Amino acid sequence: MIELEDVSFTYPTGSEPALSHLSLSVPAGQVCGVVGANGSGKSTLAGVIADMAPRVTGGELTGSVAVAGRSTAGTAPREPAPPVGLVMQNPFTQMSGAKFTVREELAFGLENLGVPRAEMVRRIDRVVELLGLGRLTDRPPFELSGGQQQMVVIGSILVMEPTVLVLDEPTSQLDPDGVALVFEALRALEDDDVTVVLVEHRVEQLAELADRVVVLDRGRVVLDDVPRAVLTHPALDGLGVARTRYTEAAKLAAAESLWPPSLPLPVLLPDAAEGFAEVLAPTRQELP
Ligand SMILES: Nc1ncnc2c1ncn2[C@@H]1O[C@H](COP(=O)(O)OP(=O)(O)OP(=O)(O)O)[C@@H](O)[C@H]1O
Repeated sequence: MIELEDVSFTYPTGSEPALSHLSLSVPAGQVCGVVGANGSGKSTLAGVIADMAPRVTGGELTGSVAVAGRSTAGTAPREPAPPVGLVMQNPFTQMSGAKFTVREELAFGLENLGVPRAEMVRRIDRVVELLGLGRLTDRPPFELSGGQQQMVVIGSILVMEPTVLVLDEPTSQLDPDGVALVFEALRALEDDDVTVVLVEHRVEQLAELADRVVVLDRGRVVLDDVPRAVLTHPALDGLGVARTRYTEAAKLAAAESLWPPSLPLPVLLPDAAEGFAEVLAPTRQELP
């Protein structure tokens, strides 16, 4: 579904490549998280997959990019853009500003494409149901919270029925309630066929959601595995990627020989609880 092979990309004003000999293959339906330090190339990777770089940004791309059935090599411009949706940080900038209700906002892109009315209604109803937007459909989009707006942006992209959805730090400008709403929406996509690439520094939520996590460093993929393997990897410390609270707690415990050596480090609460329960079991028996 997404096949990047030996991709290097340099911005028009860049002296160094933002992506360097990067290869990445994401099968259909997978949720692939992308993490890495500032400037490691996450947004650039999102832009290449979403056909923004170099088509919109300019710059030089080498290697081959195949996304959602369309492929390119080199810098040749392509028409039309592939069916890839891109969700960015700030929902405010992605809404049309021209519509009075959420339902109208969801219809905006479809109207522009001249999608027949019955088909439009079918797609909007499906996405409203999928994302649980029912309560919001008659509300004015700009009166919603940031998290609700981001859900509407995700919805307005999903009604276009993309095969690939790229999200570049979609929660970075949201409060905790907004973050929860967006992750709820993304969880709803797990049963959908859409392939998701999610640039996200919230590792705990990523660990719960993603099938796989890729770590970038200076434009290269340096780690690529299931979330638990990546987020407990010893090399993570030097790559500007946070660990979850549970991994941090278990690492501290392990340093004091208080984590069962037979258990891998945890990433989420259930695994952490299991490990600490094992450590505490003898103590419990000693209690009166
Ligand atoms: N429009 C641009 N023009 C020139 N250089 C750019 C441009 N955008 C990004 N870069 C450079 O490309 C490299 C990768 O940047 P990118 O934004 O992809 O990293 P990132 O991992 O998304 O960083 P952050 O977490 O800070 O958003 C950096 O060195 C950055 O300075």
